[in-house]
Parts: sequence; structure tokens; C-alpha cells
Amino acid sequence: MAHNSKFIPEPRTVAIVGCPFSGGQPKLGVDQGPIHLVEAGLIGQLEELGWKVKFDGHHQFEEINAAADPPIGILKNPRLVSRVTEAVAKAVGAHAAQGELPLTLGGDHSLAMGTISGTLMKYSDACVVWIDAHADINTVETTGSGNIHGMPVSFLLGIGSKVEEFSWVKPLLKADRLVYIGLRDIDAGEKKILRDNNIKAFSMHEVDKYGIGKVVDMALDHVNPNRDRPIHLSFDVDALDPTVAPSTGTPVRGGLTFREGHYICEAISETGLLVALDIMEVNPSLADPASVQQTVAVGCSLARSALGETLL
Ligand SMILES: NC(=[NH2+])NCCC[C@H](N)C(=O)O
Ligand SMILES: [Mn+2]
Ligand SMILES: [Mn+2]
Repeated sequence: MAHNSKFIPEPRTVAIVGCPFSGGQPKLGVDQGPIHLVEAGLIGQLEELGWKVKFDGHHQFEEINAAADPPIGILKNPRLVSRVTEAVAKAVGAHAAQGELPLTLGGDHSLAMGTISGTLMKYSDACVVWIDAHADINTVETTGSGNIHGMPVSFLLGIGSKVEEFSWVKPLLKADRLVYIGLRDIDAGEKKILRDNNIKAFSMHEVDKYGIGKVVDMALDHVNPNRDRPIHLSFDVDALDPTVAPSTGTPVRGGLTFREGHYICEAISETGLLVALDIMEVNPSLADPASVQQTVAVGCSLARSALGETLL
């Protein structure tokens, strides 16, 4: 393996947390993302890189019963999303506690409420690098869609009015420990939240202006100036241009190239500080079979780059 890992002890173990879950948004099929990623050979690919891979099947969220789950305000499936993400927080937290690196496969991005909560249980000083076309920082007050995959960051930061159902989410993430790369579709209410909370974000405008190398340096300088804090990387594949990752629920043109996306993962791997990784929003039921295969392959290769695959 190419890089030293400062927080993950030998033998370096990655724990796959497969999350077939779509309740944070309305499009069916995103729950099949993790199954496709594993079937594409992800586990063997990570073993090839020298990781010990733990995977004992995808989580079975069907056991989580939220049959009566009427909207709270306009939030859709609130009880289901709350219970599933709480279970994910426990699973990710338990892997992290054992010194393993949890790789969570989505599923929609509401899951990050769980994954980041889990990371912060073990590493209270962790920072979050969020790669996305969207900021996913709507609050109860600002969400227009009621889709909770557009809201997890506000819950983690503790901004917006509280929803009793989500009281398990502790606002442990500080605004200066969060940085975005790839943004290009931000709701008006979200823009105000980013400004009011001084949240650092590198949109596609900054990627164009400075180039991805400089953007990643600046992003890490902001959240991790001494390069000593654990990093949680949450990667929504819709950060990539739709020509690169077409099979996703909310594609937005003008996104990261294949190389820009992989460069981010490679640069974070080089720091040796990665402690958790999310690959989110792969939806194999959207687009034609070739596009699905392409998107799933990109999801796997992003994970490999973040876990140490190098070009040379
Ligand atoms: N994880 C995602 N793909 N999020 C898309 C969010 C879109 C929009 N901002 C919303 O709140 O509904
Ligand atoms: Mn997105
Ligand atoms: Mn997202």
C-alpha cells in the first residue's frame, strides 16, 4: 500500500458498511447502489491494495419498522431516516472504535448523518471533506423538497430548529471543521446558511479558477492546517459531471472531471489521515446499462484512490 495511515493500525482493515437505503429522497433504486458496488468486485480490489476487508453482508434496514411515518412538517420519511441513520452511526462508530476504517456505500446522502456521527464518536477532532454538487445543508425552515438527503449537514452542525425525532443526532460537527468541493446547485436558503456560518466551500468556479490541486490544498489548509486531524471524506458521486457518473438521482451539469474526482481522493489518501469514507448516491436504476456500469466502476475507483491506489 502506498501511504502510511496515521490513525488506522496494522493490519489495516476497511469495514464495508453496505447501506441499501433510499428513504432520504424519492427515487427508487439508489438502495441498489451498494449491492452493485460490491458485485463489481470492490472487496477484491481493496484486498489487492493490501487492505484486510471486513464485510458481513449489507445492512437489513427492512427490520426497521416505520410503517406509520407521516411527514413531519414537509420532511419525508422522518422516522425511517432517523432510525436507519442512527443504526448506521452505531455501526460506523463501532468499526471506528476497533481501529477499522468504515467505508459506507450508499444509498442516499442522508446516511451521512449516521456516518459522520459515528466518526465523531471515536474522533471528536475529525474534519469533514464533503464532495458534492449540493451542500445538503437545508434546515427544516429552508428545505423546499422535504427530502432529508438535502439536509444531513444542518443536523450535524445543529443549525435550524430541532426535530424531536432526530434528537439522537448530537451537533458535534463545528462549522470550521467542514469544507466542500464541487458545489454548483445550492438553494437560496443554503447560500445564506453557508455565508452566515462562515462555511468554507470551493464551488466549481474555484475549481476552474485555481485548479483542483490548489483547491484541495486550500480546503485542507482550512480544516486541517497542521495535517494532524482525522479526515472523514463524504463523496456524493453527483459531484462528478453527469458524463462521468450519469446514474445518480440529482445530476447537475458542469461537474468534476474523472481525474478531478480521483485527484481529491488520491490527495486525501496521501495525507495518511483518512479515517472514514462514504461513497453515496449511486443509483443503478437510472440511465442505460452502459451508464450504470460506468457509474458503478467510478464509485469503485474513487474508493480505491481514497484507500491508496496510485497511478505509478
Ligand atoms: N444528496 C443529494 N443529492 N442532495 C440533493 C439535494 C437537492 C436540494 N438541495 C434539496 O434540498 O432537495
Ligand atoms: Mn449531491
Ligand atoms: Mn449529497
